[in-house]
Amino acid sequence: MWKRAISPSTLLSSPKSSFLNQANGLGVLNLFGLMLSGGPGSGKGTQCVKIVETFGFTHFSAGDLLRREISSNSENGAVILDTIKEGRIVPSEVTVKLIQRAIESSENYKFLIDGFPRSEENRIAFEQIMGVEPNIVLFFDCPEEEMVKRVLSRNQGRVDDNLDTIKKRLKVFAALNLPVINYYSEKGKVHKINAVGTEDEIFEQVHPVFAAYDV
Ligand SMILES: Nc1ncnc2c1ncn2[C@@H]1O[C@H](COP(=O)(O)OP(=O)(O)OP(=O)(O)O)[C@@H](O)[C@H]1O
Ligand SMILES: O=c1ccn([C@@H]2O[C@H](COP(=O)(O)O)[C@@H](O)[C@H]2O)c(=O)[nH]1
Ligand SMILES: [Mg+2]
Repeated sequence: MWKRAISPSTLLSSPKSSFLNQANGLGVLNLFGLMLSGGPGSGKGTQCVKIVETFGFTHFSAGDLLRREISSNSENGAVILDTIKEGRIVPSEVTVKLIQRAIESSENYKFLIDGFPRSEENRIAFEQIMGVEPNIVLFFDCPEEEMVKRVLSRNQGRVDDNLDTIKKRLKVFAALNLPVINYYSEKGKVHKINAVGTEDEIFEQVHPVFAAYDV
């Protein structure tokens, strides 16, 4: 279970008090975390918009947090930019710190973590630093040629939306990300989504996963 210490004033005013851990009386809020995984262009971000609208989750895209670091000229910005251009994975401590900060500054108790963890090393670092693991993992299963087609027509000005980088990202995904899916599958946490179809058809598969949890 994800928990976060909160101040007594938040406790009193929080509409989320039904999620308080009454047992220790210390003001600990139970959080609900869901991770979305899938190759580049498999449609994670697109489905997150629908999940947020329908179920009131707060969405954190690890890629967006990293891109924000680049545009804010942070000390890690140049390294992050190079890494993204090359389709490689940013050091775990950098990404975990950004996710941690985002979660801790949010008032919500239910989160979508989109595009993370990318590797077993990411996963282990997250679980060690945060002391939690996801309640659910959604895996967007999409054929490579469909992912390439979508990324090349995304048109959002991303530095990694080019054929050369996509090829590298697909290799990294197969080598490093799939082991994470396997790890969570063995723990019974993975819901596999067939990511081919219209956005609404895909959401029809996603919807019942959330409806099954009382969050
Ligand atoms: N079901 C779909 N059918 C066709 N195109 C889609 C579908 N879902 C999303 N797209 C389009 O594909 C592109 C990639 O989608 P999206 O950005 O959601 O993928 P992603 O998994 O978040 O990718 P990345 O890991 O690169 O951030 C976008 O242009 C989006 O509009
Ligand atoms: O946890 C993460 C997430 C992302 N990256 C880097 O960013 C790009 C783009 O990520 P998207 O999720 O597709 O927006 C990705 O290829 C990595 O280079 C990362 O290192 N770690
Ligand atoms: Mg995305």
